[in-house]
Amino acid sequence: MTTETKQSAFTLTTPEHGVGIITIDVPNESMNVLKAEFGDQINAVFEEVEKNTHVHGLVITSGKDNSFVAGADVSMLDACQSEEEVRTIAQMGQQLFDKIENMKMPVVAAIHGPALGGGLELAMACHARVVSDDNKTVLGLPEVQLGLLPGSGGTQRLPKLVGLQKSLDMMLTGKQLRAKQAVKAGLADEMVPRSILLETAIEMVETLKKKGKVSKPKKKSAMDKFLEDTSVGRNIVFDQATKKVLSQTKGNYPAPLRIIECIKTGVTKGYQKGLDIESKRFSELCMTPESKALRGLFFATTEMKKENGVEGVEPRKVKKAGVLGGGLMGGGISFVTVTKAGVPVRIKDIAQEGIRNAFKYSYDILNKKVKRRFMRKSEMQKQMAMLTAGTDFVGFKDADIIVEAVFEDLGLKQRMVADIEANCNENTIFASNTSSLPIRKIAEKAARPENVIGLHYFSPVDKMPLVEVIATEKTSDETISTTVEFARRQGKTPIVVKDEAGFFVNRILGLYMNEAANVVMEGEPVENIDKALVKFGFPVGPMTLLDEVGIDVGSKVAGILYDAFGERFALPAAMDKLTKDERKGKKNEKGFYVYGKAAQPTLADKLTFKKKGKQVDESVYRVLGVTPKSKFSQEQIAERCVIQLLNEAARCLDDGIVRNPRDGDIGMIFGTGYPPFQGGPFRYMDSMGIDTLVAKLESYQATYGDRFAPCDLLVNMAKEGKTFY
Ligand SMILES: C[C@H](O)CC(=O)SCCNC(=O)CCNC(=O)[C@H](O)C(C)(C)COP(=O)(O)OP(=O)(O)OC[C@H]1O[C@@H](n2cnc3c(N)ncnc32)[C@H](O)[C@@H]1OP(=O)(O)O
Repeated sequence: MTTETKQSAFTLTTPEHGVGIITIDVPNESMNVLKAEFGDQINAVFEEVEKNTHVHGLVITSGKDNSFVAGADVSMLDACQSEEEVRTIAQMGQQLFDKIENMKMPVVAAIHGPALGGGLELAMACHARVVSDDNKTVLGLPEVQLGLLPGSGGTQRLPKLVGLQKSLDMMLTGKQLRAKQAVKAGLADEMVPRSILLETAIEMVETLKKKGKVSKPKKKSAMDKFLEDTSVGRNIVFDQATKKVLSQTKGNYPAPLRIIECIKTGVTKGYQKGLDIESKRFSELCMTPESKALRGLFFATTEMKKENGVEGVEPRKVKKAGVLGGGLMGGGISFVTVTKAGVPVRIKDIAQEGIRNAFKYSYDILNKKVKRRFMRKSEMQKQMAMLTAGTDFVGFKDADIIVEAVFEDLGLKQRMVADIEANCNENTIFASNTSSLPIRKIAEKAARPENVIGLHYFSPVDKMPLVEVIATEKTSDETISTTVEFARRQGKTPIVVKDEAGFFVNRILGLYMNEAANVVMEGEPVENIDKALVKFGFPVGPMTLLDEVGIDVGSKVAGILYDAFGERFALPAAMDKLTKDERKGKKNEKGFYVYGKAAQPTLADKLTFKKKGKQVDESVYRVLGVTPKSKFSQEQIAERCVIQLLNEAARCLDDGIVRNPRDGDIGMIFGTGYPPFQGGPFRYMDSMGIDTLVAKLESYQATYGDRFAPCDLLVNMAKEGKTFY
């Protein structure tokens, strides 16, 4: 006889075959998450199991369709007021998972959907794991992305299952493994179709009962044996990991070093000492401003997934898209439309070469995946078949949205609008990927301006998560919500911004880059400026970024911003000399840095194992007419450039360019790599104190002039003691 005991989030079923099934289904949550209040419930379930002499094994599974367990409830952690409170929660998890591991009967986790953070820690405490082969199934410890570490035994159990090196990689990056990768790594024992997940888990319990194990331990290479099973080897691994963390984080993120410390303690001093330090460091990290900011990012992005740009307006379903222009941007937009959104794309370019480029963009990325065995060849062929192209408008009639990625020329773009109106249907949306032209100008001659919108991607399109959606006064609400939904299906995070020069991201980035140029003009060496801003937390410095984007493109955008907003956007006059010198940056191997042959290591470098780092092209100083001489500290350089960015971000909010501080923070982090540990420019201004910021701006204004004058919003906020959040 099957009996059932329900304890809110946990249901115990005890079928006749004697393998009890604990189903987790947290009420009122769309995904399973672990909460402190479940402690008593789960203990009661285990007591029930122990009392039931009929039960000789257990399967833990989820009652949700879309998740195993997505981890500890981040909101619960966020609400904690003290380290003690957090530590109690972590220790509760540690004790519960120890209890599972120490059960006399075999316990198997049957995993379908994400098993992340505390969810994977729970699964790792079981004696075996079976995973569904579904795309939704992912396993990982992403706590580092929240500025935390796995706090309920994860730092101790993962290395035992997947080895020291792999576990460090997973915990330090937050990387998630798909089902197949999890089996390969030794994190899961078997992968099966979802339809037989539970059945397989029950069989595993029986196998464990008979044989004590379900899969053979992974074989290690001789090198891995040395690196993982000897203390000398392990020290090398820990030293390398520490060096890598320090060079990547520049000391801005406290969690990764704590993760290494916890693993090392477990390995050298034993499991219990490892758990002690794990719960201690977890609780300390939870109270840091870095973790608070990163948790803020999690809440913001989760919230944004539900918004579609205009409240209450349903988006139309996009079934087919068109892309105009097969260049780098057009190729990238086609790629994400086909591979992420699953929407077929018709590309139009005036030349066969453009078409070839667009196909090559998708082919190269997909082919790499096939070569690395992340994708089957048949899947690649299926996705490539969704891309078709031509030099005319054949196949455009039934497209729901057209994204234009042609040359930045107003006349040309206006002609494109007319062509689309003539060759598509009356509902087809015309989305322009311009980075600088006002959308209202592009829509000026449109017969159906309600269908015209801006959809600004960032390069490289397949990697950068942000898009700016730019509505004009005439754009219809349905066009906005359909475009937002389309971008989200492409895997992007869209923010809706106002139609002004530079929109949001490029406008504030422009002012920041201008200031970096001003610092160069005072003779500060190029590499010092880049190093200062990388230390501040940006992925690359402004001079490197300018070389990447193209100095010519940067100057063009600077001109547009100057025309729109006046003097504070004036670029130092000498920058013109770079354009006259045909210095365009990386694309023509002539910029602030050395590229091409000259950047390659010489034979002498190779013979002496000398690494050739990035080198400044010294001739740039001669062109600019300056003598390089370091006179500022890293902090001074970073503050001077960033303070301009902050002031302009506040001005954009005041002008309604972004709808709220949250969108502004997400825009800068996802669009430019603005340091995530600060939570974005608006959160950073709050943590600095608006009055402090205003005082700093006034002091810069006194030294460098009115481009630093604090904007009205900041001045008023400082007076009223207000914050953005
Ligand atoms: C002690 C431990 O070591 C500490 C921890 O476990 S810390 C937590 C570690 N876990 C994580 O970081 C995972 C966070 N979650 C995610 O990355 C993503 O939500 C996901 C990959 C699981 C799913 O993504 P996706 O399918 O796009 O769904 P998404 O919209 O993000 O989430 C669905 C719902 O689950 C909620 N959710 C998911 N994980 C959550 C978590 N760990 N805490 C609280 N809520 C969570 C979301 O808030 C959202 O709620 P809503 O429907 O009420 O808005």
